[in-house]
Amino acid sequence: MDATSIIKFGGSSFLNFHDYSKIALFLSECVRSYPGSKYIVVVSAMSGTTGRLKEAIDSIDPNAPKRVHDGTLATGEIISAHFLEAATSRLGIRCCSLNALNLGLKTNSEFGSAACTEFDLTNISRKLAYNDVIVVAGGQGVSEEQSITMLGRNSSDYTALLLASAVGATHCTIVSDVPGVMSADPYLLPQARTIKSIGFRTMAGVAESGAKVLYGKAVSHAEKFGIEIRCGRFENGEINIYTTIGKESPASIVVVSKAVTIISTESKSDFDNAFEWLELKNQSPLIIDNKKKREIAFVGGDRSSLGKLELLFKDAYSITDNAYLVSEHIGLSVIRSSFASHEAAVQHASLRHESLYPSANAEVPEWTEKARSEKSNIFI
Ligand SMILES: Nc1ncnc2c1ncn2[C@@H]1O[C@H](COP(=O)(O)OP(=O)(O)O)[C@@H](O)[C@H]1O
Ligand SMILES: N[C@@H](CC(=O)OP(=O)(O)O)C(=O)O
Repeated sequence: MDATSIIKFGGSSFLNFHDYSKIALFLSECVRSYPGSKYIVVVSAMSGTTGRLKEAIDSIDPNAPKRVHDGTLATGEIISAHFLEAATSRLGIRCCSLNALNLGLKTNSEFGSAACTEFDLTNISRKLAYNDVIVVAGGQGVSEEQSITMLGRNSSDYTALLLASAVGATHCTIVSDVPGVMSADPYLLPQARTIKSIGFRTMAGVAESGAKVLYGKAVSHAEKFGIEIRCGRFENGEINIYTTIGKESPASIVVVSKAVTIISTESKSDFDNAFEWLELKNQSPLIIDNKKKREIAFVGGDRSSLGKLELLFKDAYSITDNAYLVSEHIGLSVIRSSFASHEAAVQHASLRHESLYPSANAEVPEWTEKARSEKSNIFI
């Protein structure tokens, strides 16, 4: 396959329908400026949509099968991909969109966090021969039984990296609403600074701690295939790159994660069992440094996969839901602390950040609350 650019636009890029037209204009300019260039553009659902879809299905049946959940959530990205296809085609660019059903991304049946088993490029290669832009609905695949599966929440980055390795791309561009990977979430700590370059390992750790800016498995996949990740923001009709993820280079980042489940256990063997169980379930267990107890944190995954664990080892564990976790990454080393309230976690994170990046006399930019699309209510 010819050299093809892979670009992923997160849900934060789509707050209004007009945003599809802006990105389509950018793509049309790329195609016209570089004749013969091809673009695979992965999109997420409009910001806020996936959460609304989840609320909707939960309100219809809180015990709906995971297969039904995945089929419901995937529609957010499917619609988004069609919107961008429409906006791009309208500008006279040869464009089509693909989703779980025709993309060729085959997965196992672990709904909610499915693993890719094979990427069949037959259809995408055929479409690339006739189109200059292919828009792909992120975060989804299809199981052997032809059911739609989701790779995980916020996993569109992973789709982009899976595509990048499948087509042999050397780099992959991830577009979000922040100036790259920063020393902390700027919406929580406005004094956060952009990190210009960071290594795969450090970044994978930061993402696994719950920093939403990138999906952990996407970073590990990039490392495995040596694909450089370029993190940028769409500004004034073009993508400005702020952070490059590749070779290891020292960086310090403070991560605050909410909705964390903490599993506490007394014995080493119970601890090892729980750890193994979570890994087997394709989740990312995190060890908390606590001299008194052995604790594992579980961030942003599918809480229901813990149900069986609770049944199996119910006497061995105490489980706390909705905790907060602060992870301080200094290069490859990480220190984690858990908190009961958001305020306490942010205060701790702020102190840790200050010790890493003293902000005296530094100008602190303003970060208002993160925007969600008002249009996400059209879906339900
Ligand atoms: N270290 C960090 N650097 C930058 N952004 C971060 C960091 N930690 C968390 N974030 C959050 O990640 C968000 C980007 O991820 P997300 O909301 O999923 O955007 P997208 O929809 O573009 O994928 C930022 O808006 C910011 O709130
Ligand atoms: N919108 C989906 C998938 C996704 O990847 O979102 P984003 O790229 O906006 O983080 C979710 O919330 O799970």
